[in-house]
Amino acid sequence: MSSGASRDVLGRGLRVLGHAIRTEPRLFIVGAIGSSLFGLLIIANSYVVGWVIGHVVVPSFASHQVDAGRLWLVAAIFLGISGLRVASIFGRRLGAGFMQFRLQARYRRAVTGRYLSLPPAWHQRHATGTLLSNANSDVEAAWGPIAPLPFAVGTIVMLIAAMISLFLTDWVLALVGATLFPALFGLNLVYSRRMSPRQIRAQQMRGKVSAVAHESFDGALVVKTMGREADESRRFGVFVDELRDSLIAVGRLRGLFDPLMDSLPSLGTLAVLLLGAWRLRSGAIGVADVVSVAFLFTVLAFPVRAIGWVVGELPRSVAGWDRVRAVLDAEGDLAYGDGSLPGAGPAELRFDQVRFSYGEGPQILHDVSFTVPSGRTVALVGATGSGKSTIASLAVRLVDPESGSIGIDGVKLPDLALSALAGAAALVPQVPFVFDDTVRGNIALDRPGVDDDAVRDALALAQADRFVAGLPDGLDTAVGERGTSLSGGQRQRLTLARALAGKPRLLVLDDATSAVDPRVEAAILGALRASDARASVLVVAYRRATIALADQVVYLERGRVVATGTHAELMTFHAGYQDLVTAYEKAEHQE
Ligand SMILES: Nc1ncnc2c1ncn2[C@@H]1O[C@H](COP(=O)(O)OP(=O)(O)OP(=O)(O)O)[C@@H](O)[C@H]1O
Repeated sequence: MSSGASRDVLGRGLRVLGHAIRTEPRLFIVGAIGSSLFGLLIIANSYVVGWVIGHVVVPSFASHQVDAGRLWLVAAIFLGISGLRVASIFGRRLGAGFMQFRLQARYRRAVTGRYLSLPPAWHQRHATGTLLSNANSDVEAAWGPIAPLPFAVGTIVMLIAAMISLFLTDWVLALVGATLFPALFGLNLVYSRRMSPRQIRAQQMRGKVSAVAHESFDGALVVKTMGREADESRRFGVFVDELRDSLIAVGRLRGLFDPLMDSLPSLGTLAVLLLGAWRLRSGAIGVADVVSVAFLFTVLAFPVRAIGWVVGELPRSVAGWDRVRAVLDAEGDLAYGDGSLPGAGPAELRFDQVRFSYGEGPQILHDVSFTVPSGRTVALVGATGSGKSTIASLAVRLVDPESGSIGIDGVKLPDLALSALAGAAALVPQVPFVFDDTVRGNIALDRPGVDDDAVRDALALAQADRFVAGLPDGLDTAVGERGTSLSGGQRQRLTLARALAGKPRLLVLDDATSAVDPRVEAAILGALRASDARASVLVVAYRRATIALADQVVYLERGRVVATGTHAELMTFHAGYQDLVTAYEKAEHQE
């Protein structure tokens, strides 16, 4: 790394620390005052030790008598200093600890808050393991230097006070300090420059290991059934080895630096003893002065290390902070209006000349127009990849179209407030997601107004009431992580019940009942049509029986609406539709 780049890391690291101090000023002040007091007490202690040697111990040797009064005074002073040191360490640790953990909690909340508000397109570009690492180890890395920061600030105060006291004691001994202290700073800077690329690499590898581990766990079933355990272990092992090597590189440098940092003050002590003996002989200073300064240099080593800890952590902090900031500054949020949807009952959904592509990719939807009239069920039918799921995502505004408009009851989706949209429209996705909670918790999601009666009604509509009644604890049954204790069809019905419990006015089912028996699927759609709380339904359907239940069919080919009408009409007039639905039917019979 060039010296310019390392200066940049140092400057940026100091700016990150400045941000931390501005965020938690009171805790920083508590820690810094505690630490400064600690540093001043170290100096005071050195001078008391020198004074005791010079004015109590040496005279006692000379006179063969001990001045008991003075001894008691010395004991009282040492006790006082020790008491104050306990208080100062307490203040320093309290301030630093609270500051560090509060910052970590604040930024963990901020990062996960951003995850929830960023659009699906952003999530598709970022591996889940990386997101975990951003919210966890990157936040920890960013605030790593906070733990020793107040100590380092107090150490700087201590070094300034030490320089003043040294010059007041003797200018020759002060020169040793004037040489040693800048050398300690210089060593710290060299350390930071060398450490920077190693720390950044280690932090990147932590993120990589987390991402690969997450993918391995997620795909555990595939790995096992395909007999790829050894290959997957090898793939993971490569990253683990790289992380190990990068951490060893960090440790090796630290191992070299720590003894150097320890030895410099010892060399200072040696210089003080040699120069002090000469100054003592010439009568310029007394025994007390030499002992005080020598003792000061021996106790300096430990606090000065705090500066090294902060400086050494800065590169990792900058690397973590950059990754955290990348999440916090990510763009692409959908802007919401403040519109509401007046009225009640089933809502009308209208797509008007909608075009859409994913990022810079090819156009997926071409001038798609159709309407789901209020209270009606419309089936979206089309070959795989024709754009059905994309339309489902657009209908509940997970993404916005490139051009054209989508509206509910005449209000364009971007004009609606988030709460108005979430209250009116619900999507049940292809792949159901079940939280590690009870059946009740999964359906109610703590939404106001979703009481047990609403949960039971929703379960009945989703044809899930009977299987839930058969669970060991009914609504209180815990379903396990991702609903592992349930079958695929049961998970789908729970997810459907969750959507229904919010009494949506528009329900979008994206192949949401694929794992459910066809008769149960027909019963679900039948119940939805008969229910008092009827919603308009847009359903992505593959089964002939389901399609036939819809009031209308919108038939898609390669992102274009090529026909709309009833199932009977399309079967009569559209050869492509006829072929597709007949193929679905054949496949069903073969199952
Ligand atoms: N996140 C994405 N990024 C880029 N392209 C995508 C993304 N999601 C879908 N596509 C592409 O958009 C097209 C339409 O996909 P979509 O999932 O909407 O089709 P579908 O009709 O629902 O398919 P299926 O019946 O197989 O679920 C496909 O060509 C697909 O490759």
